[in-house]
Amino acid sequence: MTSTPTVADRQPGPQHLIAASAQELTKVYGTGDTVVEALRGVTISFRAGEFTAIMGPSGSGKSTLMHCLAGLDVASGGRVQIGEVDLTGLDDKAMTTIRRDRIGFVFQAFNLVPTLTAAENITLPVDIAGREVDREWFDTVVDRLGIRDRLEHRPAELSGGQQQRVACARALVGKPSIIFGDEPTGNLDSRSSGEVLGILRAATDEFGQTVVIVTHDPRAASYADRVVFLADGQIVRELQRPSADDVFEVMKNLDEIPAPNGPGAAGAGSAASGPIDRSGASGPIDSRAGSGPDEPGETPPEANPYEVR
Ligand SMILES: Nc1ncnc2c1ncn2[C@@H]1O[C@H](COP(=O)(O)OP(=O)(O)OP(=O)(O)O)[C@@H](O)[C@H]1O
Repeated sequence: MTSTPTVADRQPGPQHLIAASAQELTKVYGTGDTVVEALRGVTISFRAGEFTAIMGPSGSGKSTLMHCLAGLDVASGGRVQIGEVDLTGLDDKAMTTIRRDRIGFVFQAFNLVPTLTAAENITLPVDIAGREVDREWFDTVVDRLGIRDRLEHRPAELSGGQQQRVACARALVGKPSIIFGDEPTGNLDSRSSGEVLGILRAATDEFGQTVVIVTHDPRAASYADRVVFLADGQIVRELQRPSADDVFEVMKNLDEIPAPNGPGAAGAGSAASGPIDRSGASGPIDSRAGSGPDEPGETPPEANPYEVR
């Protein structure tokens, strides 16, 4: 890990501003006998400059929530806002513009463009938007992620971990106000996981971006300011600045926590405190710790979330 960058014109965002929110979000798949209620009234806010990890058992609705928040899927009910913009009712073009200008994606499903070099992939969203690449920030990101010597390579010439780091750089370089990551460290070894999580942490602490990731890994979650637990399509628990052990304990017992509208419900916001490693530099990160990643959820409806169709 290289030393912490200092860029004078980027300061952490005001914590009281809300970067994204969902109100009473519902998502129903299928009809009749095959109906699945993937989200059952999820209300959540993400403060500007905050790093949130979403955890929960397989099938609890994590990917569905993330796709709805990121404008990749349309909710059945409720509202999603990115900044001050209500996504409800936006047409495809407006939705894609919001995604391109405001959101960074680190999703397994959004592979790199095979015919472009790593550098070209990284700047693609900014290029599509017709904006200038901030070269200083570009250099900071690629150095921090350790991919400078791979910039002229095409994806097929990169390892899986290097490809994932390029995808992470692509999400960061346009300086979107919010970055969504679905298992952003899922394919990475310990060292690469630490690099990706360290730069996501820096994106919030030093550059005021907002980060929301889905992860199965308690150690990855321990980089977050808060961890939100989903079970059966509802938020059942929240931890503030937890240690990996705090997260692991909740995960272990998650099936026993009643949903909020059930009897004896555990309210969201119950906090456990613990040390948090915010450096991204100390100690190896085992990206497969805890329950390992399961099958990815539904592939989002389009291959390039940045491109206006
Ligand atoms: N396109 C779809 N059609 C029908 N059901 C779906 C669809 N996508 C997701 N589901 C269902 O919605 C529920 C939530 O799925 P989701 O992928 O959001 O869970 P998850 O918590 O991300 O799971 P995992 O950790 O396994 O990726 C599951 O029961 C899943 O089977």
